[in-house]
Amino acid sequence: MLTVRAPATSANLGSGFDVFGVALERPADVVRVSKADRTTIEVTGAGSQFIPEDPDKNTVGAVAEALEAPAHIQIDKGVRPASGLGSSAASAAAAAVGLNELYDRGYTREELVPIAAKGEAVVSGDAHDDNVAPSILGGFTIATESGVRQVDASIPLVACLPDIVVSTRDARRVVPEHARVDQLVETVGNAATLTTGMHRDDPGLVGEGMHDTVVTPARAKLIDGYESVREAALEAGATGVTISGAGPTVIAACYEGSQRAIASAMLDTFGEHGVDARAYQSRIGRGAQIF
Ligand SMILES: Nc1ncnc2c1ncn2[C@@H]1O[C@H](COP(=O)(O)OP(=O)(O)O)[C@@H](O)[C@H]1O
Ligand SMILES: N[C@@H](CCOP(=O)(O)O)C(=O)O
Repeated sequence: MLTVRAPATSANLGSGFDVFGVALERPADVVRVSKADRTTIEVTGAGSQFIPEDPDKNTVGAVAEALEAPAHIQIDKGVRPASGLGSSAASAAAAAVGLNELYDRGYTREELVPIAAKGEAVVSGDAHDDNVAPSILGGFTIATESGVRQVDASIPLVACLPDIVVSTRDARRVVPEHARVDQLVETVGNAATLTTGMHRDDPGLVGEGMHDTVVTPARAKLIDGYESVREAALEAGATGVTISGAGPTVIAACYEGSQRAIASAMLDTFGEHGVDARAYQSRIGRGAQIF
């Protein structure tokens, strides 16, 4: 048997829709894999009652099939499903890393990214890499058609998860089909600023580059209190605030030492809107680890 811990991730970061992602230090899924004649799945932990154990419907089933690595897979969920924190991707990433090792398949971490993304296709309809890439590789990742680039960065973050369910599938339906050229120009500028910030480990540039006027405003409507929570986090010292993945988690970048005040401001503001929430004070962290 082999145990893997794969972290939650935050995709998009505002200006990098379907491209950018970061690994968080916490929360994480813990997945145990042992060889078997056919794949069986057992799920416990956060939101496990909403997660299918049928290998055709769970992200890890598709990964086991792609690696031709049948196994008994126990998933202990630390990342709640439909959170915007790459819950389904964390399990897929852990399974890819674990089964590759268990069956000695010899794939590199980079090669495991598209394999883990096959799991994402099971739940969201298309195989996007922006959550599985950081969960496997750690740091900040840029996932494009030509592959994945990774930057080790260590920006402090606060991820505030409200007690609202937004499925990625539903949140993809509200994404605008068109953008104006001036919005394209602004997005390119912001994405480049954010990438420079990651290379320099500069929370100011990362926060500035998180601004987005195309996808985020459309999705904000699905999150009660989003605008007020965003403003409260900025007042408490965040350098940038946006929706994490498809939501409902709201993610803030900041300088070291201000996570606590920002977390508290975000929780209070969700509370004022009658929404319970929890906050993870985190940083950009490492990828999946085998124990
Ligand atoms: N191993 C898994 N972990 C979490 N969710 C899973 C898993 N396998 C399948 N799912 C399904 O994926 C959906 C959640 O995925 P999604 O909406 O993308 O949320 P998240 O962004 O948190 O991953 C739920 O319908 C859930 O039942
Ligand atoms: N790029 C995707 C990312 C979805 O992330 P999740 O954590 O909400 O699954 C999107 O924005 O739809």
